[in-house]
Amino acid sequence: MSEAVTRSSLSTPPGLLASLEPLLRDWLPRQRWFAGKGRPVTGFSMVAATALLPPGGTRGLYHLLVRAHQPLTPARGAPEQPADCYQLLIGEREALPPRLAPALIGHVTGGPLAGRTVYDALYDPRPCELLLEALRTGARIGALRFERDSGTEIRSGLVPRLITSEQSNSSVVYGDTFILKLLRRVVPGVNPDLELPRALAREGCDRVPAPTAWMRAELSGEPYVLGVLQPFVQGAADGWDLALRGLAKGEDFAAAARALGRATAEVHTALARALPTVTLGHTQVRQQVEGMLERLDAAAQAVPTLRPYAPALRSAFDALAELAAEGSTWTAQRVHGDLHLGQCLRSPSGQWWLIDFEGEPSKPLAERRMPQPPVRDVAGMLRSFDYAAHSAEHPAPGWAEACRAAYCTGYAEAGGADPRTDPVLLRAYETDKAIYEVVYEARHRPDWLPVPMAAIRRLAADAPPAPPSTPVFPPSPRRPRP
Ligand SMILES: Nc1ncnc2c1ncn2[C@@H]1O[C@H](COP(=O)(O)OP(=O)(O)O)[C@@H](O)[C@H]1O
Ligand SMILES: O=P(O)(O)O[C@H]1O[C@H](CO)[C@@H](O[C@H]2O[C@H](CO)[C@@H](O)[C@H](O)[C@H]2O)[C@H](O)[C@H]1O
Repeated sequence: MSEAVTRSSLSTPPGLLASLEPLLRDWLPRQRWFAGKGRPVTGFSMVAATALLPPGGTRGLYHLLVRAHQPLTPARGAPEQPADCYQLLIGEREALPPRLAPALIGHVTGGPLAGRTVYDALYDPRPCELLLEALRTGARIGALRFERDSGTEIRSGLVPRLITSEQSNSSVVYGDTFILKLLRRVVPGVNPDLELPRALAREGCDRVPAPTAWMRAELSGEPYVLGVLQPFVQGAADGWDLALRGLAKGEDFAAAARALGRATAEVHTALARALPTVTLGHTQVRQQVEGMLERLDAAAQAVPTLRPYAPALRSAFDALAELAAEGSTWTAQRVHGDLHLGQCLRSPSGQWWLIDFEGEPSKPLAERRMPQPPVRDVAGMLRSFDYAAHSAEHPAPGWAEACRAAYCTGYAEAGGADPRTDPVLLRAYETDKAIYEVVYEARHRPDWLPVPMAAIRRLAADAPPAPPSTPVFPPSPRRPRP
């Protein structure tokens, strides 16, 4: 690999990565945010190393960007992609106090840190304070650039605490005033988690917390977004918890779903104003459908229980292609990309906020930034009501259907196109989402697999009639049909 390794002026000790490697090999795959689950890590290479505290003191602190090398699975297939790059904040001490026990990475046996204990420093208040201070002052440390929106004040001395919920990244809350999301798997390019909230803030959209500061790096001429600081919505509960609480008490959630539909439409309208939109004609829809079919085939390869349903699911995609072939067009725009109840926060005043514009973390950045029909987000939310109903302790007949209908009503009330008026489009995107969820659950939470599989059975059973004798897209030789 010809990647240049960047070292800071506070240089990190030579051999640092080699001394950490045996510990990282065990620790990294156990992290919730590790994206390469199911494949062994065969080695690491350093992309950038920055000492944030002077080495040689009683405590060390290193900001590392490391590539985790893993063999490619056939499902991921060619073309070869670079190994995933992870952002790590590694603390180093003689021993860990009990309160830092959950942060333990391990005890180093050789190399420059021999005899030291290393840990995930995001659990430790001091390193987190240091990050906030760097953002507050717009610091430049080695390859790291801390930048801020000059319009918002960042007070110093806010007390940090790491959020310990299941996340794709890691977030630290500062005194209930700000929340810093440190991206864990980082990729070069414009990151929608910063790009979209900033664009929405410029539009004056108050459904999304506006980024206050951000952390970047320029490596081998390529920009990386490493973290985003934004206002913390105090006292908020996320839509997932609210829905489950409502279900447990037998409470109606339709009014909340309707308000959420309105919030989604407002965000879509602002995004369509802020960033370019495009018309999807036959060729573009064909590309979208090809992507859906490829994802279905990859999913069926990876998750065998999906295979019997593949032909019926495919017909939902073929039906969309047929509509496009007959001349239907759709407008595409930038969207959230991974909208679900957990990405919606309701503040005590009752206002809904949307967060986490990163898109589906497993998709390439370029794909996540492509304009999409806004129904992609709508489909994600509709799936989420179904997830909540399936996760309830007691059956709640009709609950998901009522929420789904109310959400669509709210969406249309606030100026969005009622998704129910375009059932073929909605079915294709809902099917695509359910397939994504099957893969996601198989990889991250196998116990949850029955939830999207129930939707797969429903979608397959409701599938449109058998495809026409001449398929809209002839089967591609690359795509094995299970
Ligand atoms: N602005 C915010 N205010 C309050 N809580 C937030 C805010 N942003 C995120 N959170 C909390 O942090 C959690 C993780 O944030 P999210 O952006 O979804 O991270 P990830 O991409 O790692 O899933 C959310 O589920 C929510 O509980
Ligand atoms: O929030 P993330 O960006 O990490 O999104 C990923 O994880 C989600 C789960 O935490 C996953 O969402 C799926 O499970 C939710 C319930 O936990 C449910 O509400 C969603 O509808 C369902 O898709 C999401 O797909 C994944 O990208």
